[in-house]
Amino acid sequence: MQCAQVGRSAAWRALCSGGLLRTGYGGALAGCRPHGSSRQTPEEAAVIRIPRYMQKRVDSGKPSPGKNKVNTIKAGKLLIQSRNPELNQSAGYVLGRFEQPVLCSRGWRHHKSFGDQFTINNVREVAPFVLENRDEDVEQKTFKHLPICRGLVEVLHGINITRPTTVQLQTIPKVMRGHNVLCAAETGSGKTLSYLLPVVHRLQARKASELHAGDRHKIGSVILVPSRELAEQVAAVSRTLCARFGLLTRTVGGGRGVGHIKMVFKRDQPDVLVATPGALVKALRRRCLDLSELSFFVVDEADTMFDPSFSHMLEDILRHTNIAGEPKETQGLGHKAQLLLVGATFPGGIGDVLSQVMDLGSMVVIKSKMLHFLMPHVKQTFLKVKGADKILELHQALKLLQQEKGGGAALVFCNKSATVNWLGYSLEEMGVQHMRLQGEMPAAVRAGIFRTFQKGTVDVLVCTDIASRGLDTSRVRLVVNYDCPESHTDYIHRAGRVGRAGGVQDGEVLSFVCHPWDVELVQKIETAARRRASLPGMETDIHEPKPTTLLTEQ
Ligand SMILES: Nc1ncnc2c1ncn2[C@@H]1O[C@H](COP(=O)(O)OP(=O)(O)OP(=O)(O)O)[C@@H](O)[C@H]1O
Repeated sequence: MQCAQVGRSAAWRALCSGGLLRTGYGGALAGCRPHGSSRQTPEEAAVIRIPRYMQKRVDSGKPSPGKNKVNTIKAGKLLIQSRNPELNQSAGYVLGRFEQPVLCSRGWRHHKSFGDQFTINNVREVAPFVLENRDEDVEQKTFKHLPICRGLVEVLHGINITRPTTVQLQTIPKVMRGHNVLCAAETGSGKTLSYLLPVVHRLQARKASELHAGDRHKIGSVILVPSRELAEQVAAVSRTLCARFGLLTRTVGGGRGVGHIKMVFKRDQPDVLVATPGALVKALRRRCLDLSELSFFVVDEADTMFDPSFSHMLEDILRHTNIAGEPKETQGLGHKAQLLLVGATFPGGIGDVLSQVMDLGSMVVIKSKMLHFLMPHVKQTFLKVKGADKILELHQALKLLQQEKGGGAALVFCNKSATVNWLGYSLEEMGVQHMRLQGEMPAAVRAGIFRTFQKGTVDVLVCTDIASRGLDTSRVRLVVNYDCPESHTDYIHRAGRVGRAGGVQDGEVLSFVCHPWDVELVQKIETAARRRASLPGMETDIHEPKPTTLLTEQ
């Protein structure tokens, strides 16, 4: 350490010219004045201790290593919080277009990084799809302002739903006008009601006219979903809405055999049928149901349905339905069905797949602003951890949730059914009460597990991605990615189990990053967070409605 007695302004200039102040050292050095120096005039001498290596650097005129580093820290709340404070980023800092962010996860492929972590903090208290409702133009909007019958508004009030979310405000009027609609909006934004309200409204009106005409009853609406759990959930919402109008909702799911499918259609045909693709194809092949009077064909979680594992079934089903090309074809005798495609993720390339089976040009596309963005109202932590330590970290996180954060439910996601089983046994040994849900369970065992979890019988559900799609987990407070998700789409859906409309508000996501191949995904998520951009590779090729379409409607 060199000890120099210099004029303060000279030292200040020297340090500035060495670039030291910009690296953050400046504050520390400037504060290093002798006790009582506050009474000195600026030109009075002050003792400043300068480390030898710094003095050399100043003398040689070399720039400090951090000279070009961008200072991403401003006053106010932090967006990215790291163990290394230099890598923090303030919520108020916006990265330039060509600025490369320095990532906390940059060295995470190295074994020495185990134990490191960073957090993407929640910078908003409330979800954007709820907050935007307070915007001036929609300030006064309630369900009464939407073109649905009073009976439905009263049912909604009965279940404490009074103000529509943004996606409901945008979607319901378009569906009511008879358009084929593609609705792409973030998880938990209330998409189910966006399509169910117009469906039930139209079916109750149709039922009233049929009663007078004495028509034979046929299926009015088919809702296609990828899993039995989601079918049960959508059917439960539909039953709540339909009960008042005497409309019938039924579900048909796979894994229960043809006998069960025949039983479903033996008596009356339901007004609303919620089905999984496999079961619906079986029912159509055995001529159990008649879709000739169909008013709505809804495909929920549409991107999964156009996945190769489902797409051939979907094409088969679409051959049995008569989809309208324009709104006027949905009215009157011999009407055709409206097509509604709904989902929270529409990754790149989906447009091509969709256009092979339908005329995308005839669809009105409703795309939310935050589609494929990280949720700004949910805190998301990434922890680099050794495989052997994951179980201890999980135990710790669950304990923290129950003992210090006031309790709540947790979803623990694994990539494989075998991991769900293994983790289940380990948690059992640790005395953690939980339930398991994975796709390899027999249908009879699987039935009802999710409903039991939703009711609050148990607080921890260990599951695979079958619980990540569409399931409403309003009481979940913590999502743990025990295994890092394999894609951005999976991350969006898993994380989307918290921060939902009408759900607990301080939801959190904790992801364990273990393998080197997990790191790329984490780095892309961190980059998207720092840039406040949508996740890469998710640039959807579906488009918002053309202005001409909107003008003709208004
Ligand atoms: N207008 C509203 N006000 C308050 N809560 C609402 C409103 N609309 C829906 N909800 C509630 O929000 C929760 C999430 O709704 P829903 O399951 O429809 O979301 P989603 O957009 O389909 O999510 P995902 O993409 O995960 O399927 C449900 O519990 C629902 O009851």
